[in-house]
Amino acid sequence: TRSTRPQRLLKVVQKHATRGDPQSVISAIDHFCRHSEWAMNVGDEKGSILDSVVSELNPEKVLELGTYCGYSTVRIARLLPPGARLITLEFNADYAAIARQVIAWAGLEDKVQLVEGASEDWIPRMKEHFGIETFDFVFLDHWKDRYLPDTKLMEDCGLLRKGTVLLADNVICPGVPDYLEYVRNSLSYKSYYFKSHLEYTKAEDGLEKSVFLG
Ligand SMILES: O=C(NC/C=C/[C@H]1O[C@@H](n2cnc(C(F)(F)F)c2)[C@H](O)[C@@H]1O)c1cc([N+](=O)[O-])cc(O)c1O
Ligand SMILES: [Mg+2]
Repeated sequence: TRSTRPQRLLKVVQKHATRGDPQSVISAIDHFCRHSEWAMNVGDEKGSILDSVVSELNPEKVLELGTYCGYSTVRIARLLPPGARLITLEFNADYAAIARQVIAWAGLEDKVQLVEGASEDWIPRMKEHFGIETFDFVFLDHWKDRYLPDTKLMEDCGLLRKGTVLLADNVICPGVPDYLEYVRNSLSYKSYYFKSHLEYTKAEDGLEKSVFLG
Protein backbone atom coordinates (compact mmCIF):
# COMPACT_ATOMS: atom_id res chain seq x y z
CA THR A 1 0.00 0.00 0.00
CA ARG A 2 0.98 3.64 -0.50
CA SER A 3 3.47 5.14 1.96
CA THR A 4 2.40 7.98 4.26
CA ARG A 5 3.65 11.55 3.93
CA PRO A 6 5.71 11.29 7.14
CA GLN A 7 7.30 8.08 5.80
CA ARG A 8 8.22 9.90 2.58
CA LEU A 9 9.69 12.78 4.62
CA LEU A 10 11.84 10.36 6.65
CA LYS A 11 13.12 8.73 3.46
CA VAL A 12 14.13 12.13 2.08
CA VAL A 13 16.03 12.89 5.32
CA GLN A 14 17.84 9.53 5.27
CA LYS A 15 18.71 9.95 1.58
CA HIS A 16 19.74 13.61 1.46
CA ALA A 17 20.74 14.69 4.97
CA THR A 18 23.99 13.94 6.78
CA ARG A 19 23.77 12.01 10.05
CA GLY A 20 24.48 14.29 13.00
CA ASP A 21 23.96 17.45 10.95
CA PRO A 22 20.69 19.13 12.02
CA GLN A 23 20.91 21.87 9.37
CA SER A 24 21.07 19.28 6.59
CA VAL A 25 17.96 17.59 8.03
CA ILE A 26 16.12 20.95 8.04
CA SER A 27 17.26 21.79 4.48
CA ALA A 28 16.31 18.34 3.13
CA ILE A 29 12.77 18.61 4.54
CA ASP A 30 12.31 22.20 3.36
CA HIS A 31 13.51 21.40 -0.18
CA PHE A 32 11.21 18.39 -0.44
CA CYS A 33 8.17 20.26 0.96
CA ARG A 34 8.74 23.27 -1.28
CA HIS A 35 9.44 21.36 -4.52
CA SER A 36 7.81 17.95 -4.15
CA GLU A 37 5.14 17.57 -1.48
CA TRP A 38 3.79 20.19 0.97
CA ALA A 39 3.73 19.17 4.64
CA MET A 40 2.68 21.04 7.78
CA ASN A 41 6.17 21.81 9.11
CA VAL A 42 6.66 25.32 10.46
CA GLY A 43 9.01 25.73 7.48
CA ASP A 44 12.03 27.90 6.69
CA GLU A 45 10.51 31.39 6.82
CA LYS A 46 8.60 31.05 10.11
CA GLY A 47 11.41 28.70 11.22
CA SER A 48 13.88 31.59 11.07
CA ILE A 49 11.62 33.60 13.39
CA LEU A 50 11.40 30.57 15.71
CA ASP A 51 15.22 30.36 15.64
CA SER A 52 15.61 34.02 16.63
CA VAL A 53 13.14 33.75 19.52
CA VAL A 54 14.89 30.60 20.87
CA SER A 55 18.40 32.03 20.40
CA GLU A 56 17.48 35.24 22.23
CA LEU A 57 15.84 33.33 25.10
CA ASN A 58 18.40 30.53 25.51
CA PRO A 59 15.84 28.35 27.31
CA GLU A 60 16.84 25.44 29.59
CA LYS A 61 13.40 23.78 29.68
CA VAL A 62 11.31 23.68 26.53
CA LEU A 63 7.90 22.15 25.78
CA GLU A 64 6.71 21.56 22.22
CA LEU A 65 3.06 20.67 21.63
CA GLY A 66 2.79 18.83 18.29
CA THR A 67 5.91 16.98 17.13
CA TYR A 68 4.54 15.71 13.80
CA CYS A 69 7.72 14.67 11.92
CA GLY A 70 10.12 16.45 14.25
CA TYR A 71 11.06 19.36 11.95
CA SER A 72 10.56 22.10 14.57
CA THR A 73 11.90 19.76 17.26
CA VAL A 74 15.20 19.64 15.34
CA ARG A 75 15.10 23.41 14.70
CA ILE A 76 14.72 24.16 18.41
CA ALA A 77 16.97 21.42 19.86
CA ARG A 78 19.92 22.34 17.61
CA LEU A 79 20.01 25.78 19.27
CA LEU A 80 19.79 24.60 22.90
CA PRO A 81 22.83 24.82 25.20
CA PRO A 82 24.28 21.58 26.66
CA GLY A 83 22.11 20.34 29.53
CA ALA A 84 18.97 22.02 28.20
CA ARG A 85 15.99 19.73 27.60
CA LEU A 86 13.12 19.72 25.09
CA ILE A 87 10.00 17.70 25.85
CA THR A 88 7.84 17.24 22.75
CA LEU A 89 4.30 15.84 22.88
CA GLU A 90 2.86 13.82 20.00
CA PHE A 91 -0.57 12.15 20.01
CA ASN A 92 -0.22 10.02 16.86
CA ALA A 93 1.97 6.93 17.36
CA ASP A 94 2.85 6.67 13.64
CA TYR A 95 4.02 10.30 13.52
CA ALA A 96 5.95 9.77 16.78
CA ALA A 97 7.80 6.78 15.30
CA ILE A 98 8.87 8.85 12.29
CA ALA A 99 9.83 11.85 14.42
CA ARG A 100 12.07 9.73 16.67
CA GLN A 101 14.04 8.65 13.59
CA VAL A 102 14.28 12.21 12.24
CA ILE A 103 15.49 13.51 15.61
CA ALA A 104 18.02 10.63 15.84
CA TRP A 105 19.27 11.31 12.29
CA ALA A 106 19.97 14.90 13.37
CA GLY A 107 21.91 13.53 16.37
CA LEU A 108 19.74 15.40 18.87
CA GLU A 109 18.19 12.51 20.81
CA ASP A 110 20.12 13.42 23.99
CA LYS A 111 18.40 16.83 24.18
CA VAL A 112 14.91 15.65 23.24
CA GLN A 113 12.30 13.61 25.08
CA LEU A 114 9.42 12.63 22.77
CA VAL A 115 6.30 11.72 24.79
CA GLU A 116 3.33 9.99 23.16
CA GLY A 117 -0.15 10.85 24.34
CA ALA A 118 -2.66 13.66 24.86
CA SER A 119 -1.81 17.07 26.28
CA GLU A 120 -4.57 16.95 28.87
CA ASP A 121 -3.04 13.72 30.21
CA TRP A 122 0.61 14.80 30.17
CA ILE A 123 0.57 18.52 31.07
CA PRO A 124 -0.70 17.79 34.62
CA ARG A 125 2.08 15.21 35.04
CA MET A 126 5.08 17.30 33.97
CA LYS A 127 6.21 17.91 37.55
CA GLU A 128 5.96 14.40 39.05
CA HIS A 129 6.94 12.53 35.87
CA PHE A 130 9.68 14.74 34.41
CA GLY A 131 10.73 16.79 37.43
CA ILE A 132 9.86 19.98 35.57
CA GLU A 133 8.88 22.92 37.81
CA THR A 134 8.24 25.50 35.08
CA PHE A 135 9.00 25.85 31.37
CA ASP A 136 11.09 28.68 29.93
CA PHE A 137 9.69 28.30 26.41
CA VAL A 138 6.61 26.60 24.89
CA PHE A 139 6.09 26.13 21.13
CA LEU A 140 2.43 25.51 20.22
CA ASP A 141 1.90 23.77 16.87
CA HIS A 142 -0.65 21.04 17.57
CA TRP A 143 -4.43 20.92 17.04
CA LYS A 144 -5.58 24.52 16.78
CA ASP A 145 -8.64 24.03 19.03
CA ARG A 146 -6.26 22.86 21.79
CA TYR A 147 -4.02 25.97 21.96
CA LEU A 148 -6.32 27.84 24.39
CA PRO A 149 -7.41 24.99 26.68
CA ASP A 150 -3.83 23.72 26.94
CA THR A 151 -2.51 27.21 27.73
CA LYS A 152 -5.08 27.53 30.53
CA LEU A 153 -4.13 24.03 31.71
CA MET A 154 -0.42 24.99 31.82
CA GLU A 155 -1.36 28.08 33.86
CA ASP A 156 -3.47 26.01 36.26
CA CYS A 157 -0.67 23.43 36.67
CA GLY A 158 1.80 26.19 37.58
CA LEU A 159 4.03 25.35 34.61
CA LEU A 160 4.43 29.00 33.52
CA ARG A 161 6.55 31.51 35.40
CA LYS A 162 7.13 35.26 35.07
CA GLY A 163 8.89 35.56 31.71
CA THR A 164 7.90 32.20 30.21
CA VAL A 165 7.55 32.67 26.44
CA LEU A 166 4.77 30.99 24.45
CA LEU A 167 5.26 30.96 20.66
CA ALA A 168 2.22 29.85 18.65
CA ASP A 169 2.29 28.77 14.99
CA ASN A 170 -0.59 29.34 12.52
CA VAL A 171 -2.30 32.22 14.26
CA ILE A 172 -3.64 33.36 10.84
CA CYS A 173 -3.74 30.15 8.80
CA PRO A 174 -5.46 27.88 9.78
CA GLY A 175 -5.98 30.41 12.60
CA VAL A 176 -6.54 30.23 16.34
CA PRO A 177 -9.01 33.08 17.03
CA ASP A 178 -9.95 32.11 20.59
CA TYR A 179 -6.27 31.73 21.62
CA LEU A 180 -5.31 35.05 19.99
CA GLU A 181 -8.16 36.92 21.67
CA TYR A 182 -7.11 35.45 25.03
CA VAL A 183 -3.35 36.18 24.96
CA ARG A 184 -3.88 39.65 23.40
CA ASN A 185 -6.48 40.75 25.98
CA SER A 186 -5.36 38.95 29.14
CA LEU A 187 -3.49 41.08 31.68
CA SER A 188 -1.28 38.03 32.27
CA TYR A 189 0.41 38.22 28.85
CA LYS A 190 2.33 40.68 26.69
CA SER A 191 1.81 39.57 23.09
CA TYR A 192 3.59 40.32 19.78
CA TYR A 193 2.62 39.27 16.26
CA PHE A 194 5.35 38.20 13.78
CA LYS A 195 3.85 38.47 10.29
CA SER A 196 5.07 35.79 7.91
CA HIS A 197 3.72 33.25 5.41
CA LEU A 198 2.18 29.81 5.60
CA GLU A 199 5.01 27.31 5.16
CA TYR A 200 6.14 26.87 1.54
CA THR A 201 3.35 29.18 0.23
CA LYS A 202 2.55 32.85 -0.42
CA ALA A 203 -0.48 32.82 1.92
CA GLU A 204 -0.27 35.01 5.00
CA ASP A 205 0.38 33.36 8.34
CA GLY A 206 2.25 34.39 11.46
CA LEU A 207 3.61 33.50 14.86
CA GLU A 208 2.33 35.01 18.11
CA LYS A 209 4.89 35.46 20.88
CA SER A 210 3.27 35.83 24.30
CA VAL A 211 5.27 36.50 27.48
CA PHE A 212 3.59 35.30 30.69
CA LEU A 213 3.68 38.11 33.26
CA GLY A 214 2.90 35.91 36.28
O1 LIG B 1 -3.41 21.49 11.48
C1 LIG B 1 -2.23 21.82 11.64
N1 LIG B 1 -1.48 21.36 12.62
C2 LIG B 1 -2.04 20.39 13.53
C3 LIG B 1 -0.92 19.56 14.06
C4 LIG B 1 -1.17 18.47 14.73
C5 LIG B 1 -0.06 17.62 15.20
O2 LIG B 1 0.01 17.70 16.63
C6 LIG B 1 -0.16 16.39 17.17
N2 LIG B 1 -0.70 16.52 18.49
C7 LIG B 1 -2.01 16.56 18.84
N3 LIG B 1 -2.08 16.73 20.21
C8 LIG B 1 -0.83 16.78 20.64
C9 LIG B 1 -0.46 17.01 22.08
F1 LIG B 1 0.56 17.86 22.17
F2 LIG B 1 -1.52 17.55 22.68
F3 LIG B 1 -0.15 15.88 22.68
C10 LIG B 1 0.05 16.65 19.62
C11 LIG B 1 -1.00 15.65 16.14
O3 LIG B 1 -0.93 14.27 16.33
C12 LIG B 1 -0.31 16.14 14.88
O4 LIG B 1 0.91 15.49 14.68
C13 LIG B 1 -1.60 22.74 10.66
C14 LIG B 1 -2.27 22.97 9.47
C15 LIG B 1 -1.71 23.80 8.52
N4 LIG B 1 -2.44 24.04 7.30
O5 LIG B 1 -1.98 24.83 6.42
O6 LIG B 1 -3.53 23.43 7.14
C16 LIG B 1 -0.47 24.41 8.72
C17 LIG B 1 0.20 24.18 9.91
O7 LIG B 1 1.42 24.76 10.16
C18 LIG B 1 -0.36 23.35 10.89
O8 LIG B 1 0.34 23.19 12.06
MG1 LIG C 1 1.90 24.65 12.22
